[in-house]
Amino acid sequence: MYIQAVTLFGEMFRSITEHGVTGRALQRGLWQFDAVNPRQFADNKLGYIDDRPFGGGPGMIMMAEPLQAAIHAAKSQQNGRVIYLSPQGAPLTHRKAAELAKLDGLILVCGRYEGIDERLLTSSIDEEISIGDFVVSGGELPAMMLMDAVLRLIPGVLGDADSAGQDSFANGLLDCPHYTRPIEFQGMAVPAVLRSGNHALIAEWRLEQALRRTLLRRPDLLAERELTPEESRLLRKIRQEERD
Ligand SMILES: CN1CCN(C(=O)c2nonc2N)CC1
Repeated sequence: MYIQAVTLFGEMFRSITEHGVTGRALQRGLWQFDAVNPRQFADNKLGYIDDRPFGGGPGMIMMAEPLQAAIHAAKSQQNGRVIYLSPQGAPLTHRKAAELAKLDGLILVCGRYEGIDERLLTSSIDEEISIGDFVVSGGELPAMMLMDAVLRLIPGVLGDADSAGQDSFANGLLDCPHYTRPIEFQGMAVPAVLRSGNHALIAEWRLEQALRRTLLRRPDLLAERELTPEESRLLRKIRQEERD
């Protein structure tokens, strides 16, 4: 996958291009990254890429022309989907990340200041995506969160091919609890079933714990999900236990 970020702060992306599973995957050629700075496309000597909002109001707005020129430069390198990170976008979900992971490329437009000229959204953006109902200083951190969520779904990026499949939301449920050594920590022991060696029992326990956690913390996810007969049986058991 080829990912380009249209950003004033390309250096920020070193946190995922030079570290962790995403950094190793880049080194292994599983994806490529370039930053495109709209300031190099400013049509003034001082490189202005923002201006005051028409109609007044606080802050500055990023001008359409330098951003459009930067997007065109990115599109000269690939035909990726152009995504603007914005609180006004559709929520980033596992389902959306899985959809994006199938594409050959992404062009992620990272706004700063109070936002970008609306006409750029109309002329050059394919899709707006939000990482949550809150506001951060710019689109770079949301872009990196989207990149990380997408890249971990690309075959080979995660060391253990099963890891992504066990992530929360991968199967529509929250993840089950996890334990490692020591067996006892501050008087709390690892559940005996996890040390039983009985893989069928362990799988059933993990599914029950994921269902219980989802029911208690995110019942909305269960409302959207078709349950298997085993999941229905376990959920009936959990609901009965919660009532007792
Ligand atoms: C102009 N800039 C404002 C701040 N911003 C976000 O808060 C954001 N992006 O994606 N999800 C979000 N929430 C990005 C765009």
